[in-house]
Amino acid sequence: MTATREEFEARLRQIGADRYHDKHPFHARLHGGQCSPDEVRAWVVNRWYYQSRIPMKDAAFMSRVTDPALRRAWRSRIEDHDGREGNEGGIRRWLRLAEAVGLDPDYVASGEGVMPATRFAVDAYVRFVRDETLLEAIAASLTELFAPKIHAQRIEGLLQHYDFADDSSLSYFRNRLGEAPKDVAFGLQYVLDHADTAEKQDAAAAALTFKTDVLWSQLDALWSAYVEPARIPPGAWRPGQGLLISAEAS
Ligand SMILES: O=C(O)c1cc(C(=O)O)c2c(n1)C(=O)C(=O)c1cc(C(=O)O)[nH]c1-2
Repeated sequence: MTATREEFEARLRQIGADRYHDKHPFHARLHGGQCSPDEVRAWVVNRWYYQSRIPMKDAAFMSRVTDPALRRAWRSRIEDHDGREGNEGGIRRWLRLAEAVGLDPDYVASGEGVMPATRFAVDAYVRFVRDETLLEAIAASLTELFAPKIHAQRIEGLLQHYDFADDSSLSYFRNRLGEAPKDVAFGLQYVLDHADTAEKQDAAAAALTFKTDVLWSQLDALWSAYVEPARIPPGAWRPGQGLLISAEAS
């Protein structure tokens, strides 16, 4: 049976309450100040891959949209990450964080040290958005409903516990606090308007669940590779690699 709009929205929000990666133990460790400098670096190196692929998945999405109004509503997402006149963009801001934790931004941007599991998870999201229905692609982006809370927790936790944290190094997260709500308000409206049968509601809920898996599995991989007992996969970043000269000397 088709759920009402309110019931369906509650179902989507429950998926976040049950499965969003704010509950992952790696985030508790990061925000609580228990991560070693190398664990933070491993997170920055790997999460880079997610950041770098987000505008590519949004471009993949837009390439399928025939409605100019929908493309216009979507295109600011790409600019939020890639930048525009007067806005350096999220990718640059992420590399500022990389530098603040002692990593060479060129090394991070090369993607060389990214773990295979990170790549598999993120590439699966890009492929999903390219291949599934527009409704499912938009529903998958709705994890951003839950992101402002974790970004606020992260700003607070990192500022409290780590010397590298300041307004400049954390500007990525502070900017997302302003950017994500407008994106997700549009996305939620779209999904509530278009999931007008039980089948479409199930498909949208499954897409959001899939996306929570994409996020969770990246942190599982990070924990198993870098938190003691560390098990770093072949080819992935190792402590000591890709450092700024100044960090090597210290
Ligand atoms: O730090 C986080 O926990 C987090 C989560 C998510 C998310 O829920 O997918 C995004 C972001 N950050 C983010 O910064 C971002 O730009 C973003 C875009 C998207 C998306 O699916 O289009 N998710 C997220």
